Amino acid sequence: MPDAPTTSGSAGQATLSDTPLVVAIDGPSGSGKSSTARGVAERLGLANLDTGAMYRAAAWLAMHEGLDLADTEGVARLVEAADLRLELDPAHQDVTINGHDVTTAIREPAVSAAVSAVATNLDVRANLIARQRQIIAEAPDGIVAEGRDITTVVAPEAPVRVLLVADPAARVARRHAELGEHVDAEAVHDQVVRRDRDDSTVAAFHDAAPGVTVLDSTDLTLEQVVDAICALVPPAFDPAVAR
Ligand SMILES: Nc1ncnc2c1ncn2[C@@H]1O[C@H](COP(=O)(O)OP(=O)(O)OP(=O)(O)O)[C@@H](O)[C@H]1O
Ligand SMILES: Nc1ccn([C@H]2C[C@H](O)[C@@H](COP(=O)(O)O)O2)c(=O)n1
Repeated sequence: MPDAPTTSGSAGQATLSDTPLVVAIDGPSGSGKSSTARGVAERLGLANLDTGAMYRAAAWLAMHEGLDLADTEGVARLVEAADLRLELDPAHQDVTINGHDVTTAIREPAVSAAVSAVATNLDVRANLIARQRQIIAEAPDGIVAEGRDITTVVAPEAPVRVLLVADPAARVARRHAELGEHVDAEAVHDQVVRRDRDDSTVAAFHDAAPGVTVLDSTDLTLEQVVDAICALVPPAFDPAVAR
């Protein structure tokens, strides 16, 4: 975790921070975190960490190895030993685990349906949170990290912290449009509403922690959401402003 930003320069003059910018985005399923984080990272030239992809890769590996996901100790041991690699370029978000390229496989419905069982495993969470903190601390040019507990647990000191929300009906409709109208409503409901219910037992992403900006994307375009988050960046981190 980078230290709090420090600035130097004569009084009254904004100068650049000595520490890289961290933008933390949390929110429920379908609120637009991944799309928004990618857009902000591209706009500001930052790396992009999709922490949900880490939980998905962990779930994929446990299923691939034939583990019972209810075997919390066995799953945690597997994840702790796993070689998990993520590309942080917002345009290339490839994910490999133990040498398997799982970039596409982790988006399959079977993984979406099972991932909460792994994300609610507290030993798995402890391991992945430590990895996430290390990735953020080592991002030389700053990073946008999104998930469910980035603003509260992984990077509570981030200079920009946003809870991205949207009406449940909008979130379900977005997910349905993404998956295709051939997917039945029950499966979409499971991916959004049931998953949020399970995931919220271990991460608080329905209410904003103190200091976290709530942004409702229900009636905003993706570009408007990206604009709103970029506007929260303190001048000391914005090369165009800090001179
Ligand atoms: N502001 C927006 N307006 C309309 N559609 C949006 C907006 N933001 C995102 N979307 C669309 O909604 C869908 C869900 O977005 P996205 O995957 O970014 O959400 P998410 O919060 O990361 O979800 P999850 O946590 O389940 O992965 C995508 O199809 C995306 O293109
Ligand atoms: N920081 C995080 C990120 C994700 N999760 C859980 C929530 C989901 O069930 C799963 C996959 O996330 P998605 O790709 O849908 O955003 O991982 C979490 O608990 N904490």
